[in-house]
Amino acid sequence: MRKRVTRSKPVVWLSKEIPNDKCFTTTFKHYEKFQFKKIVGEIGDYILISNADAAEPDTEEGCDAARIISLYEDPSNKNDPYRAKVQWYSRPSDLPNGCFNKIEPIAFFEREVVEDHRPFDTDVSIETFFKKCFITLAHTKESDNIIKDAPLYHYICRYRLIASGRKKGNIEPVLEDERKALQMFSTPKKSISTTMTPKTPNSLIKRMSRISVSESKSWNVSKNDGTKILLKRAILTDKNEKESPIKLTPNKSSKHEHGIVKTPKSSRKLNKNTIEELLSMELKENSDDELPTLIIKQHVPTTPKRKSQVKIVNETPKKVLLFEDEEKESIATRSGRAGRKSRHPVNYVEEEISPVKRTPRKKVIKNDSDDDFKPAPKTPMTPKTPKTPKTPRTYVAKTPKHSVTKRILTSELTPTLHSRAHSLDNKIQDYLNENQSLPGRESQMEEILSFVKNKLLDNMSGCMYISGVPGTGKTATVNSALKSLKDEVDLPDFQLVEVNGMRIAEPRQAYVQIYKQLTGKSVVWEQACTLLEKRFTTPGPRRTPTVLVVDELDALCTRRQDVLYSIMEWASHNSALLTVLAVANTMDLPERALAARVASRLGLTRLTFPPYTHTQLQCIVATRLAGANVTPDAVQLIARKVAAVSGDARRALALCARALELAGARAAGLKEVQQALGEAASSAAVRAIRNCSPAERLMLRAVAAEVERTGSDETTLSRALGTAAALVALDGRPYKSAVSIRAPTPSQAQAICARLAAVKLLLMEPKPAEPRLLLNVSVDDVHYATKQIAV
Ligand SMILES: Nc1ncnc2c1ncn2[C@@H]1O[C@H](COP(=O)(O)OP(=O)(O)OP(=O)(O)O)[C@@H](O)[C@H]1O
Repeated sequence: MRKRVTRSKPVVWLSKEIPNDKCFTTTFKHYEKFQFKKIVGEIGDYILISNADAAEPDTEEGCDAARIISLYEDPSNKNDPYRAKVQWYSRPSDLPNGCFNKIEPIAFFEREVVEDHRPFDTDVSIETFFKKCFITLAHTKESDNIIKDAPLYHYICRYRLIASGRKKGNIEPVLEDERKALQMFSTPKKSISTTMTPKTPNSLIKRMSRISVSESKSWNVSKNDGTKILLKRAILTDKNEKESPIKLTPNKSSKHEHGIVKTPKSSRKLNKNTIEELLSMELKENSDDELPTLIIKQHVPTTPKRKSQVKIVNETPKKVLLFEDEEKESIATRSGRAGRKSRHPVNYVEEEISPVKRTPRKKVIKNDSDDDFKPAPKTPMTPKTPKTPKTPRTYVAKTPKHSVTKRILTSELTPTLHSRAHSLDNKIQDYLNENQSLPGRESQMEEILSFVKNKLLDNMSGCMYISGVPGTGKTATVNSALKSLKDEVDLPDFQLVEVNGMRIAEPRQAYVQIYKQLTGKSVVWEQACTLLEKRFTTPGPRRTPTVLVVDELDALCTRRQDVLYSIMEWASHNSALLTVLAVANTMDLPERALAARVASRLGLTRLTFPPYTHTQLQCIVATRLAGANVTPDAVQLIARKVAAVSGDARRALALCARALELAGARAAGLKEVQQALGEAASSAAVRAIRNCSPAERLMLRAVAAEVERTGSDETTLSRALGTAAALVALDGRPYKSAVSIRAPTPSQAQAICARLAAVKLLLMEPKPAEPRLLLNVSVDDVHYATKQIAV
């Protein structure tokens, strides 16, 4: 007889089920205590929870801290029945930058967490628990002694983040008494007299020092007005300042030269005599129901004039503590925040973030609203501008498009207009009007914006396939859309990942790059692929949405379709929170690469960028080169010429820049534009093409059309032949040389290509079965030479 194997339960409940009347639900069984592996925990415990998206989820680094709010079993959830509701705590580096906008910089401790009230999923599987941890809730002014000798997995928490809006939130003290104290001090500005001395907690002590109270005297302070904690804070801060002036004050400040704090005149007397005395004041905590009592045990000497009673004005909602001799002045008119500022000047913070400091103990977050678009420290973004990537085979990234072939011939042909267009990019930059819109791309911009926005707002995933011939503004529009999305306050934060197919040596390096940008970790492609697969196919409660831009997608699809498939497949899982913007030159790439059936299952949203018309090009040149001295008829000529060939804005701008270069100090007019066009048309490549026979030109056009269609420099003889036949059919009449030609036969085509390879216009890899062809000049040069653009 076969033995039935019973799997032992991964989680064991160590307490009785909590009766239903207490937990308000009948479907779930609630408990107080559990055991999972070696972890024995209960409600209220702090726990480290493995983050499925982290590089190493089973390490302290790869976990997020949380407090257990409830524990329950959901029998209907067959895969993961043991659940917990938690309150999340985040590392300061994981907080949105916007939450620091309204407050002074905070010097966070290395082992500090922030109670996070953003709308994360708070329902987690107990099986994702990694270890128990400890979190000490502390006052914001608490010194680091509290965690100096803290054991492993021990954190301090001084702040909490209350979400306001999607991206922003407010940071405030985590302890209620401190929040109340601060509230009390944030009296509306109108009550502040301009001539009044700032009433910081510091000044509060000074004032207190002037009060003479007999030893036996005590008086009550409303428990809710926070005065008690305020005094405690103020005293503690002064004590800290006195004890470690160097640590809390900037060296740069003239006031604090040599690390010595010069006491302001008004408080000199206080510092000399009274800090210790004040410290002996005891704040006596009463029972919860009673009001706290402030007892000043020691007599503090003051002038007789000041000898007065302190009066507690118990007004609601704003409670102020008034002195009899200064009734008009409220000592609580300055918020506690102002007090903090004086003790944590910005310079101090700047010192802390100095890169020289190798192992900073405190992480400092500055309030800089512009940081929103800066890369998160753990996940650096790949810049869009050409930059040497860190992959070992960097040569691909350094060379422009069509690089494989260009490298061979650079000594033999003068630069083509295409390559010049790239080299002129820098020159264009000189004339660029940076803050312009993208004329002619308004609708495409709108579509990209609304696509990404909807995905982010609906917590969904999706892929938009963006195609169009080179220079039609795809990259520029996507970049501009992303920038404006990053600036939108009402959108959830997202992590931007960028991969450019032309800048990676091998398609599978895309996995490595994506993973590196998401986690900051470099792993081999196989591992990156597995980890990404796991990340994007399993839900993660604290997942930040990802927007992945894959530019020059064509280059990823030349040989391996698995990368394209994986990326698009991940984006079909809504729990992945992954929005892909795939940018390519070829319209039907997904169908060709993945088979129509698969492509349609992936449900891509498509967006096409048509070539620019001459009016659009005119507008683009006019706006981008607004400050440049080009006559309107010159701009018009360029626009018309380029629109007739390719509708490529890059080329139009490059021609303009060249005309400006030729004009020198004068305005660039028709003459210079003619000359620039002439140069373009008379490049060595163009001349060489013009010297070809009609049949050779046809084959070149066919190869160029294939290159344009696929985005790859490489094609096969049979594909080129097919395209040549299509071109002949399209032309529908004798070829331009007046010699009627038909599409060549395969053997003729091979001979033609061999001739073209001999003059280095093509490169041919003579494989017996299927010769491979590489275009060794730019597509534009083929257009220019074969379309016989008049100059
Ligand atoms: N509508 C426009 N307004 C202003 N400048 C534009 C516009 N469209 C394109 N450009 C400029 O033309 C150049 C090429 O644009 P971009 O790189 O976006 O084209 P692309 O379609 O992505 O080309 P490729 O397919 O070669 O990557 C850039 O300098 C870009 O700023």
